[in-house]
This record gives sequence, C-alpha cells and structure tokens, in this order.
Amino acid sequence: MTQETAIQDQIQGNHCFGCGPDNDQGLHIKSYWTEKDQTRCEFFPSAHHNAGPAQYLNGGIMATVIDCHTVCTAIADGYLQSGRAVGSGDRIWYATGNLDIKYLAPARIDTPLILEATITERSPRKTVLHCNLSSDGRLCAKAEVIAVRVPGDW
Ligand SMILES: CCCCCCCCCCCCCCCC(=O)SCCNC(=O)CCNC(=O)[C@H](O)C(C)(C)COP(=O)(O)OP(=O)(O)OC[C@H]1O[C@@H](n2cnc3c(N)ncnc32)[C@H](O)[C@@H]1OP(=O)(O)O
Repeated sequence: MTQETAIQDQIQGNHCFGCGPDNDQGLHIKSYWTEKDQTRCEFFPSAHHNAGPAQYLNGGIMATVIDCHTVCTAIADGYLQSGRAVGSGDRIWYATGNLDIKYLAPARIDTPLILEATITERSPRKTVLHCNLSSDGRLCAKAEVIAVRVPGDW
C-alpha cells in the first residue's frame, strides 16, 4: 500500500505549522501509507530546532511532528473510510484531542527522524493512533494520540 503523493499534498488549504504546505515558515512534514493502517514520515531537523544542548532536537518539535503525522493519518483514513479520495469533496478534518508522549532518548539534530504511525482504533468520532519516533536506529519517543473529528469549518 505505498503511494507517491504525500497525504499532505492531497489536502488543499492547510496552513498548519507542522504539516501545512501553505505555511511558509512551517516544518512541511510528508506522510505516506506503507501498509494498511500504517504510515511513515521522514523528517530532517534544521539546525535551529535544537534543545538546550546544540546537538539534540527540541522536544516540542518532536511533539509537533508526531502530532501532525498522526492527525494527518487520521484525516486520510477518514476519507478512505468514506470511500473517497483524500482531499475530495467536503472537508474531513480531525483535531488533536490528546497527545501522550514518552521521551525515551535524545534525538540528534543532524540525523533524520523516522516516524511510524499505526491506527489502533477508529469510530465515527475519533481515531486512536500509536506512533514511534526513531533516530539513528534508536527509539527516541513513543506516543498515543487521539484524533477527534471536527466540523469542516473548524
Ligand atoms: C480553507 C481549507 C482548509 C483545509 C485545511 C485542512 C487541514 C488538514 C490538516 C490539518 C492537520 C492538523 C494537524 C495538527 C492538529 C492540531 O494541532 S489541532 C489543534 C490542537 N487541538 C485543539 O485545539 C483541539 C481543542 N479541543 C476541541 O476542539 C474539542 O475539545 C475536541 C478535541 C474537538 C473534542 O470535542 P468534543 O465535542 O468534546 O468531542 P466529543 O464529541 O465529546 O468526543 C468525541 C470522542 O472523542 C473523545 N475525546 C474528546 N476529547 C478528548 C480528549 N481531549 N482526550 C481524549 N478523548 C477525547 C471523547 O471521549 C469521544 O470518544 P467516544 O465517546 O466517541 O469514544
């Protein structure tokens, strides 16, 4: 279940700091389906995304990329569950209801992050996802996210 076009590039008018193609100063993450209910994102940190020590990545940036990768996965899944192409017709939109992160090890600023999300539960109003964030072959954070469906004009 691989695809060439990122989920984010199939959705119009997204100004989100983490995932919006329409945000000039954003992180511009890109997420792709890998298997049924699973997506992957590779993110290259910039030098100014530091934590206190210059060699490590800021935890808020880690939270942002996890948030955006998982919520975009929930949005894409919402379209698929409705039998529609992602981004087609009336907007299907989810917001973060809960983001529970465990920071397990520091992530280096000069190494790409790999995010792997899995949908673990879905209902008409919410989607629950697990996400692992790895860097340099090491699991640096794991998260549980609840994405809640909101109206298209949210
Ligand atoms: C011009 C065109 C533009 C198009 C553009 C498209 C852009 C497309 C890409 C965007 C990608 C964004 C990626 C970043 C995502 C963000 O950063 S969003 C910003 C951060 N989040 C927020 O600001 C959300 C603020 N909170 C809220 O708005 C509301 O509290 C919520 C979360 C929508 C929930 O609303 P609600 O009416 O309380 O929901 P409710 O019906 O009571 O609950 C529904 C279900 O969710 C559960 N739930 C609700 N809240 C929670 C919670 N906090 N914790 C746990 N469970 C919860 C409930 O238990 C319930 O579960 P079930 O009973 O069904 O099992």
